[in-house]
Amino acid sequence: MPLADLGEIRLHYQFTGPEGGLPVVFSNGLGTDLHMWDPLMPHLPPHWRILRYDRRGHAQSDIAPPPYSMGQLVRDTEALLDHLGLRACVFVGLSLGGMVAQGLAVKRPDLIRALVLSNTAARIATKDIWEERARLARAGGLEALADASLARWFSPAFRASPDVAQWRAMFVGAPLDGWLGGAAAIAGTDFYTTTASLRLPTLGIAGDRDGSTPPDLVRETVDLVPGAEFALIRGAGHLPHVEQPRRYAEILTGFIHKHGLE
Ligand SMILES: O=C(O)CC1=CCC(=O)O1
Repeated sequence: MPLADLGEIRLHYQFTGPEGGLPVVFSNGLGTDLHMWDPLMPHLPPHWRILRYDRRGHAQSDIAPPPYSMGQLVRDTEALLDHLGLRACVFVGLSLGGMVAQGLAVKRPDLIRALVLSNTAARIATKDIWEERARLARAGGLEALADASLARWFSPAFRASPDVAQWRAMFVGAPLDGWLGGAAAIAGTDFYTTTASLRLPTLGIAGDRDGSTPPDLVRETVDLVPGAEFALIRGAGHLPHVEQPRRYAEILTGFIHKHGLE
């Protein structure tokens, strides 16, 4: 179990693919761990050097007490990439991971060569909404948020399938402190101004059944970056790489090839 000791925090990470391959970093959303990306992995080129990691408060990373700030989550990721000696990565961030991606790309352009903003935005929901969700979670645990969260995460068809059970288990099994910490970071973040200063190849991905970051919201953020591209996955919710991994991989590899990144 590789753990990076970054001084302030230890983060769990996992590499797949050969050293020297195109570095591609995947950063996941709230209430998930790095296994969130499992369904996508078989569809990605085997020669990419893929890094996945658990944010503070999740899975085998240190469970730091909440609240977290977005600055802290960006610093954690920055420290992890520095620790592992990664530079000029393609950074794929989904939801909260996409917010970290925006913050890191502004702060450390040397670390990120191209950005994939998946099911994310410069600002997600409102402070009041996150405070109400946090109140429910403190009172009833993550179980109290599970039904509503899964309704935002997945299309009705996927929710009716037996596959949804493992995602519910991941969500309710996440440490409450990690969820509260991440939610506080999202609630305090508005990246509209800083993201508009980005100048790098950028792709936005959205799902037309996404109840957390609907396509128009994703597009509004992605359009802040001149020349950015946008792809809509139909029939998928907030985690389109789970519902349609092949399509998601096609979009991602198409973007990487189009920009001559490998
Ligand atoms: O709406 C949700 O619960 C999903 C979500 C929003 C930000 C994030 O990372 O996940």
